[in-house]
Amino acid sequence: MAKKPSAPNNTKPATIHDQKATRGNGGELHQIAEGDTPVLTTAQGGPVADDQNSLRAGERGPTLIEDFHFREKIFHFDHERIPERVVHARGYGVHGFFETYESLAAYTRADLFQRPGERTPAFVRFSTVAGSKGSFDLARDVRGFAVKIYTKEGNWDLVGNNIPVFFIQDAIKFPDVIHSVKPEPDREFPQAQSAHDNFWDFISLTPESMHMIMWVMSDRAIPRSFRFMEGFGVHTFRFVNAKDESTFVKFHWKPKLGLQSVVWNEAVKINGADPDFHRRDMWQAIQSGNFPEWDLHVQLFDQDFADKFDFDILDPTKIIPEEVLPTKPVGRLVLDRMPENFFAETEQVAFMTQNVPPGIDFSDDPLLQGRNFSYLDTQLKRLGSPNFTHLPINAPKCPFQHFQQDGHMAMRNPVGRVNYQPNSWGEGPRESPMKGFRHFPSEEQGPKLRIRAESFADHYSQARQFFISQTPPEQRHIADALTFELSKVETPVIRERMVAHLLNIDETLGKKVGHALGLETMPKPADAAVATRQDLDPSPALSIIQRGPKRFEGRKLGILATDGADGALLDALIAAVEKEKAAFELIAPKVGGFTASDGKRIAAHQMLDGGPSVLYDAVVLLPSAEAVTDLIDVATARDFVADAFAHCKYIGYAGAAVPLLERAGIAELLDEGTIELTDAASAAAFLTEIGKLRVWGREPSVKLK
Ligand code: HEM
Repeated sequence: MAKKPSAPNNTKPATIHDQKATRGNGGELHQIAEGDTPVLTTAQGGPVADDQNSLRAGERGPTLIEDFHFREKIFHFDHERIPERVVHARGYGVHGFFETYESLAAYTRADLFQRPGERTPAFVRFSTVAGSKGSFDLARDVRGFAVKIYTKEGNWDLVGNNIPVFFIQDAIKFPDVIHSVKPEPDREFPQAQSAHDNFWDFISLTPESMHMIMWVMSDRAIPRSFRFMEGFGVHTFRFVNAKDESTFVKFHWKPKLGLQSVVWNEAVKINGADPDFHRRDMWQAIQSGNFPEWDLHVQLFDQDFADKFDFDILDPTKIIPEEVLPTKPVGRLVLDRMPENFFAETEQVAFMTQNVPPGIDFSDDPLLQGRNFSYLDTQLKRLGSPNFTHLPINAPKCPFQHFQQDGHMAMRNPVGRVNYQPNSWGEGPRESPMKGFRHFPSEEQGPKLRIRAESFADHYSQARQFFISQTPPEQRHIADALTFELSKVETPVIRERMVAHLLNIDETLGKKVGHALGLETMPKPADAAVATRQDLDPSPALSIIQRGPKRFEGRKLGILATDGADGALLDALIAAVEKEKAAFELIAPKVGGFTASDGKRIAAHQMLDGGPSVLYDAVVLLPSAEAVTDLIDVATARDFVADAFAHCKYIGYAGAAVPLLERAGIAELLDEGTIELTDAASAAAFLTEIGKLRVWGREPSVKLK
């Protein structure tokens, strides 16, 4: 029998620990607007009385279609999603500014490069390429480094990557390379991974990708932080000055905190422990006021240099080594503010290579030319209306006037009678041959052809140059990465084909990977359009390890502590970390914290299970002699130590931690990277020492693959 309806929802006061609320008829909680608390409304502004219950016929009856609040709320929720980016779907944006160091008027009339010390607002989005929006941060992948600078003459988007070359030479191959790396279409896996047949099948049939492959298999593809990576505009662009003279330019972002990557075994574990590792790192840096900075460097050259350079400056699979053409710092990028809303800013930001202010122009690089079509095209699909420039994150910050109008979601519309030009009303904006963008009048001629220039045909020489520029640990990592990736390829002939390419790059590398894959016979080197040059000098600038930081600044120390931990030593360590402008986290058996030897109760940042050592750049073991007897039986405590050691990290330890070192199997292996801490002086010395970040000499004995 139907229950008798009770009159409007009767509520009674309820207290849930610290929260005062009211309880409704069915036991549900209501928080009621009182005092200055704003009243909840519908999107139309109508005040809402009850947001916990839909309108129904009778207490237990069906929901009524008359319930406009319910319908509006569900309707809006149903339409919350927009398509994710077709590439670079997972990303993280940050606001900041660009500051010019010196006037570049001799090279470019771009307004932002005219006045030293002038700051221009900027927004940067870092990303991975292959994974979907919800994938993990430490995928082995290229990182996007897209910069939007809101100049006084319109937005300049430098849509770059953390790798200065690309897989392909012509944009017509972009859908193919991306299809090949994305999950295979019949099975929809693997997610955010290049380790599968389709990718290596395509690559092994695309020799122009070999230079990029060396970079993608290097530590560049597993950066420790967005803050510790370089960015590159990749293509050759042009600067054009007020006299309409052109200078070729390549753009490089160099992080002030130096370069740093993780090792593969660590990356795999970070993805499990904290899939948001990179975005959390950026969030924490900005929130704690440690604003990351990059210098913008340029390589400037003219046509004579381009004609004499060994490779085609229009080929995006080539670099100009810094040792051949030094870079010059021209400004800095500082990131200092998180978006207020991820969707509004990071998700809706629309970068386009075609967004260049007067004074910056394109070269004929066929990849860049294709990109200039693709970005505008994709934004319409992704953002749903040609009015995406009306979104605050995409709108210029300089005055702008045009006659574009209407369309879905038009927020800004022409005022007055005139919406065309020329007009005789004397209203509205007019063109300016002097101030307006003038395309550099390069002379182009030749028959219409579908052809790749012969000057693009050397696919191996710079791949070799990259490889021989790496330190031994970095070369090992490249060989291990190739072996790992190709071991996931199920079709043996694809593995062999790749080894045939590697033999052209470096015979030792090819053989090492071939043996590690268990090839019974080594293939012949691949047929090369142009033989690999053996005479290119190594470029030390290409090595991360040689360009690492000298200090621990900006890095994070993990301190494993228990009840009875040496309070004085802990205080000294924390003081040393802060002096170094580094960060730390305390990891303890219980997140509630521990009581140090001096009786101080200290909250932990992480419980042991949630704070594995892969999340830190170096670790300290600070158990008490009593607590360590329990700790040695805990698998996560042993992993904490064993992983830190295997990943070549510095380990500081109090004497009481020795049983833990023993149980983790490293007591016999202690080296210059395992340092006993006794007092404030040793804590300070430890912080200096760990500026070296890793003990690479340990790696061959650890034999971590
Ligand atoms: C040097 C080569 C390239 C670099 C450095 C590069 C870089 C990037 C970056 C950083 C993003 C993410 C932008 C963001 O954070 O919103 C992106 C997105 C994208 N790229 Fe590229 N890309 C390259 C080549 C290409 C090519 C050849 C095409 C197509 C012909 C292309 C099409 C796209 C598309 C469609 C998006 C999604 C844009 C969006 O939905 O907002 N890219 N690219």
